[in-house]
Amino acid sequence: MTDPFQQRSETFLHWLRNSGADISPKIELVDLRQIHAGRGVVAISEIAEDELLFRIPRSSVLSVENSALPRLLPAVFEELDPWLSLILVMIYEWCQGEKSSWKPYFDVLPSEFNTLMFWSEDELNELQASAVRYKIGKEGADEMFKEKIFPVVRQNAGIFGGEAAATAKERDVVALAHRMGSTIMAYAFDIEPANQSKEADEEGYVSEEEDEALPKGMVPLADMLNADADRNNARLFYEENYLSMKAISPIQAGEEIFNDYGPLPRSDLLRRYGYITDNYVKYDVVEISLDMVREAAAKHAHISSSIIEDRLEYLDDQGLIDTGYDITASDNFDVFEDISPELLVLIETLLLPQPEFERLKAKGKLPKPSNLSMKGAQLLHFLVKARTAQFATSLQQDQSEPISLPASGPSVVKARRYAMAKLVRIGEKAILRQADIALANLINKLSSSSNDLKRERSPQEESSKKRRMA
Ligand SMILES: C[S@@+](CC[C@H](N)C(=O)[O-])C[C@H]1O[C@@H](n2cnc3c(N)ncnc32)[C@H](O)[C@@H]1O
Repeated sequence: MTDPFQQRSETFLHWLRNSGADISPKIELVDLRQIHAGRGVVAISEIAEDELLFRIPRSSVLSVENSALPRLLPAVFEELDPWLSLILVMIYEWCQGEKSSWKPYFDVLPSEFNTLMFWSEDELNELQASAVRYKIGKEGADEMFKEKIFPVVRQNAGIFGGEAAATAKERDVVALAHRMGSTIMAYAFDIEPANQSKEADEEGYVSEEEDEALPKGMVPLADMLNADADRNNARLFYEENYLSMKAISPIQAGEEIFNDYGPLPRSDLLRRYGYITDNYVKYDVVEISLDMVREAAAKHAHISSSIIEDRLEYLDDQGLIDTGYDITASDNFDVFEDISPELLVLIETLLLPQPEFERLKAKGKLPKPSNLSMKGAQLLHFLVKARTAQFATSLQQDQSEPISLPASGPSVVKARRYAMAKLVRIGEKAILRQADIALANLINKLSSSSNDLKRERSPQEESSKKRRMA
C-alpha cells in the first residue's frame, strides 16, 4: 500500500501536469522527513546548467489575481493590504475543499510549522536575549486577524463555507489565518508581472520600490525546493505565460535541488522557515537596540536626555534612525566592517561637543564612521558588554557540552527547538565576543597613539599648550 504522504505527492504532481505544467523526467519529488526537511526535489539523472527543471503556468499560481474571491468581495479587497489579501484568498480556497482548483496543492502544504510563531514560551526562552524574540509579531497578527479577517469570514459565510463558516469561532479563524500567513512566509514568491515594463528615470535608473511592491503568490512545486546557503543550484525565472525553474549549475544524479532563501541570519531562518543549518552561521547578526544606545549614552557617557533627543531628531532627519543596529559575524572581525556604520555615526553624533554638532548640523553633515574617537570606542565597548550581559548564560557555559539536533526520540520536536535556539544564541554571543576583543584592541591602539603623540611633543610645545589653556 502506498504511503499517504507519497500518495499526496503523486496526486499533486498529476494535478500540476493536468494544469499545464511541464516537469522534467530528470527530477523527483521525494520524502525527506527522516532528515526533518519535509518534501524536497532531487535529480535522478544528470542535469546541465540552464536546463529546464519545470515550468508552471501563471494560471496555476495561487494568488489574489487568480482566485475568484476578489470578484465576489471587491469592497473587502480595496481595504486589505497584499499580505492580508493573500491570506484571505488562501482561507477561501482552503474552505472550498474539493471545489477549489488548488485542493491537491493544499494537500502537500504543511498544517504545522516549526517557525517561532508556533513555539511555546519555554522554547522561546531558550533564545534568551536574541532580538528575534521581538520580531515574531504574534500579538499584532492576532489583533489584525481578529479585526480584518474574522468579520469578513463570518459576514460572508455563504461564500466561505456555509454553516461551518457561519458558526466558526474567532480563535479557529485566527488559527487558520496564522497557518496561511506562515505558509506564505515560508513558501510564497514575489511574482514579477508577465509584461514587466519598468520605467527608467531621467538618469536611466529603474526604481527599486517596484520590486518591493511585487505581489506574493504561491507557486506549486517551485516551493517544494529546500534551500541551502552554499548549494543553491536552481532559480525561478518569470516568463510571460510561465514561471520556469532552471538549473543554474550542473546537477549530478542523486543531488538535491536547492533554491536560495537569501543571506538570512539563523535567527531569521528560524523565524521564517523553522529550521537552521550550520552554513548560515556566516550570516548571523546580533542587534543593539536604539533604546540600549540611548540608555548607555545617558548612564555611561552622562549625556543629558535633552541633548540625546535633539541629536536623535537630527539623525532621524538624516535617515539614520532605526530600532536596532547589527553587528555581523566575520572570520576576521573588523570594527569598521562588521559594526553597522550607522551605529558608529549614531554614537559619534551623540558624543560630539555642542559647537561641533551645531557646525555639522548647519552644513547637513554627519561624523564619518571611519573616525571613531576614543570616547566612541569606549561607549561601543560598554554597549557590547551590556548586550552580552543580557543573555542568561555565558558563551562558555553554552559551549560546555556538544549540541546536536536529535533526529528521533521522545519529544523530538521540543528537543530540536531547544537545540536550534541554543545554536542561535551561541552564534550571537560569539559575535559579541569578537566585537569585545576587537574594541579592546582598538581602545589600546587609540590610547597608545595618543600617548605617542603626547611624547612626540617637545617640552616647549607642552608648556606653550599649558599657557594657552590657562
Ligand atoms: C519552501 S518550503 C520547501 C519545501 C518543504 N520541505 C516542504 O516539505 O513543503 C520551506 C520549508 O522547507 C523546510 N526546509 C527548507 N530547506 C531546508 C533545509 N535545508 N533543511 C531542512 N528543512 C528545510 C523548512 O521547513 C522550510 O520552512
